Amino acid sequence: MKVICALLEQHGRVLVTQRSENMREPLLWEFPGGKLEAGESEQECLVRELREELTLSVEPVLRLSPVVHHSPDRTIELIPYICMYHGGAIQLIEHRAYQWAKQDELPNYAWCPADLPIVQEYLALKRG
Ligand SMILES: Nc1nc2c([nH]c(=O)n2[C@@H]2O[C@H](COP(=O)(O)OP(=O)(O)OP(=O)(O)O)[C@@H](O)[C@H]2O)c(=O)[nH]1
Repeated sequence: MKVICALLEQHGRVLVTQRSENMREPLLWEFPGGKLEAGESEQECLVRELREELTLSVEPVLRLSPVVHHSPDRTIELIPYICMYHGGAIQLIEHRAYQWAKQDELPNYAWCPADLPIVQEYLALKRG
């Protein structure tokens, strides 16, 4: 299963979202996004998911390294894109909370395990 997620940048910060109590991996933090559906591109998936989940308009600009993560019941391939903000105000349709995080704060979140390598790659890229 492929899951596409957005590292949405604005004013030097990155959007992070907290999963709800009733979701899988409750209360952990993630980058917003979701499952790739048949017939859509990775970029189309991201644009759709951010509109559906947060009512935001975004543009994917840079694909980072995919992460393959195994858990007992499934394997996901998590594919991150750095995205630019294009409009809209955040409404939490599915998530419990969101924050615009500074880069230095990113290591402090309780992340979904699959996201940890993405946080590391992003920080390395930005500090590079
Ligand atoms: N959107 C997103 N999903 C992630 C991230 N990291 C990670 O492990 N995931 C997992 O990838 C899946 C994303 O699919 P989704 O968000 O559309 O699915 P969902 O909550 O309905 O979950 P489910 O149908 O698998 O129970 C979730 O099960 C979630 O646990 C991430 O950074 N962003």
